[in-house]
Amino acid sequence: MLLAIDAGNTSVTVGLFAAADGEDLLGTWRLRSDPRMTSDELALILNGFLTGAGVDPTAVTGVSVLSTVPELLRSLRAVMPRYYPAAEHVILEPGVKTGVPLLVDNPREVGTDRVANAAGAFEMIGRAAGTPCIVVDFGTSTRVDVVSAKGEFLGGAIAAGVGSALDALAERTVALRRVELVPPRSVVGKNTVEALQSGIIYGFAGMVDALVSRALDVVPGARVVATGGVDAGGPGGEVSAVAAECSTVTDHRADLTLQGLRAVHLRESANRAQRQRRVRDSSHP
Ligand SMILES: Nc1ncnc2c1ncn2[C@@H]1O[C@H](COP(=O)(O)OP(=O)(O)O)[C@@H](O)[C@H]1O
Ligand SMILES: CC(C)(COP(=O)(O)O)[C@@H](O)C(=O)NCCC(=O)O
Ligand SMILES: [K+]
Repeated sequence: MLLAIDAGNTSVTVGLFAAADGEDLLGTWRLRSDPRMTSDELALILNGFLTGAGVDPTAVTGVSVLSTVPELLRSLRAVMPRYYPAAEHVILEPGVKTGVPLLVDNPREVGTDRVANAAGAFEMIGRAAGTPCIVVDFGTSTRVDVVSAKGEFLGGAIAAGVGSALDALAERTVALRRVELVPPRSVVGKNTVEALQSGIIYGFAGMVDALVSRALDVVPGARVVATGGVDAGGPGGEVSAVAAECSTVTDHRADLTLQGLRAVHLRESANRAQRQRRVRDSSHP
């Protein structure tokens, strides 16, 4: 079994795959992202998820991790040898041969969640379809990233996140507060809550459609895959209220980042096996 961990700025999403070479997810969980969390606290929660699902943590044979929060990455790095000593560990960080060429000015600055999304989009959709992909990820920020038909990361756009925009409005105004992200009765809201729902949901959907249609000029015929955008629960196939209003989105894959982590693990463990064979062959000519 492969444990995939995506530690973002708002949540840590965890997925348990039956095997590294298949897309079957046995379970997904989310926890609040807190940079102060220690490795022991993280391990306690992770093992709680596993045992709650009837899985013995020693059955985990692989762990694949990314974090866009350095403190959490440090803690997760410590979790792996101590709590999953028998598993093969892969951390998605600069220098790892992910199989995703990063065709940008400075590959080291690209968020590893964006790299995992690119790997996930290529493995789940682009490779079989033979098309480029545009990934729309609704997280703390909203990202619109472009993957070529060959699986290369071409770059993208980073805009405000839905929650970040709501928080900013609630913080900077007296009358506005956070609202539930459900579509209002009409785009013409009849009260404060509906007016905010309209502005956020249709406004963000419009922004995403505008970014995607410009990106489609660069990669015509691309599939447009939406992911993220849930406040609670696991990435179990829900479609965010905003993604549902985007007319350019062709596919919804709640598990895109986790599938990308799985693909990177598969690739990296093959790379390691090959390196070991080379070392063996050269020491026994
Ligand atoms: N219905 C929704 N549609 C789009 N985005 C949403 C919705 N609900 C929540 N979000 C966004 O998703 C963010 C949480 O996503 P998450 O995957 O936890 O972020 P991260 O990967 O950055 O940790 C929230 O802060 C908010 O911006
Ligand atoms: C843009 C991000 C903060 C998005 O992370 P998230 O919204 O999922 O928390 C993350 O991808 C990141 O830290 N990127 C580094 C800058 C870059 O990708 O160019
Ligand atoms: K920052």
